[in-house]
Amino acid sequence: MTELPNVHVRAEVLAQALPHMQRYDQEIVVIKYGGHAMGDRAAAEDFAEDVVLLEQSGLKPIVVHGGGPQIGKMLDRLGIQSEFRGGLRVTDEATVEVVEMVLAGLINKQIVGWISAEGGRAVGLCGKDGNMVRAKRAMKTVVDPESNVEQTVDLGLVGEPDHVERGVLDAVLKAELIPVLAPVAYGADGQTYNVNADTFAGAIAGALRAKRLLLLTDVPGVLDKDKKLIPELTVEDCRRLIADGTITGGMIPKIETCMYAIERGVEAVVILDGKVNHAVLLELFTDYGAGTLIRRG
Ligand SMILES: Nc1ncnc2c1ncn2[C@@H]1O[C@H](COP(=O)(O)OP(=O)(O)O)[C@@H](O)[C@H]1O
Ligand SMILES: CC(=O)N[C@@H](CCC(=O)OP(=O)(O)O)C(=O)O
Repeated sequence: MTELPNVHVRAEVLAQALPHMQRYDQEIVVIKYGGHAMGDRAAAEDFAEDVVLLEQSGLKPIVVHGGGPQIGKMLDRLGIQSEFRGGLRVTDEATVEVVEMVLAGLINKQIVGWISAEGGRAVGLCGKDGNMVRAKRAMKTVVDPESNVEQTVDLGLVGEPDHVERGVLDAVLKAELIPVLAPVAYGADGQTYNVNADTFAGAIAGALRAKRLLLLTDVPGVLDKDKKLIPELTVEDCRRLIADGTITGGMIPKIETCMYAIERGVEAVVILDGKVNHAVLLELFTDYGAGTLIRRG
């Protein structure tokens, strides 16, 4: 008897999910799972459970994962030096082999395994599979910290998606499988390219006109100069916050991705803390969505 109120609260929470489930029914939601958001085993199980629950509820989730810290560890073990410029890893031939091995191999199959363990059916792919993502060599403009002068830097084998072929994803979704994508792409020149996972997720979300793009990271969302969470931003606000230096480092490619995806028809992007238990479910199926929501304005 004493458990009854608790049971009713649970039923209330489930009932609250109904309008959210209806809103997202049959819609594509792209979820970018960053390397920093991948916590311990329990957190990974929570994430996989959320993804399976979404698919079971009629949504079409597509997972794009990162793995920057995990690539860094493997490069260290192999004694290969690595540096970032403008939030992107300078990538040579030796580095791209490790990137492909860690992302398309280790991490991709780990996530597929977690989803399988929760009773879902996932297919792990990278941008090369089914000619899904073609990339060209990225050129990045960065400010030289010593001279404070803007310069275009050659990042080596870092790719920028220039074409997304949705055929393979449509086939996987039609078969009611969950695509899990590693951000490795092919070039028209036959080269393998290392693509930032946020950028890759934005290209997929844009090409498929996803209803939502969720970027799971290790901070609560976009923070202002006093480190307080900004709940909502327009594309115009984003430009201003980059220009005035509120948004820096790894948050820059994230915000650029948000603006790119919205320009291509994604309704809204949410940046949220992937380390919060069931962050994805809270965001999509409850009234307690956390993080920063970014819309056109
Ligand atoms: N205004 C800001 N709000 C929140 N985080 C910011 C901001 N500016 C810079 N950052 C940095 O961006 C980081 C997130 O980017 P990144 O480390 O690349 O994440 P991920 O590995 O999840 O892709 C945060 O941990 C924080 O250090
Ligand atoms: C070009 C570039 O920087 N690629 C990234 C790809 C992985 C990634 O983006 O992982 P996170 O989402 O965990 O940061 C890298 O080599 O680290």
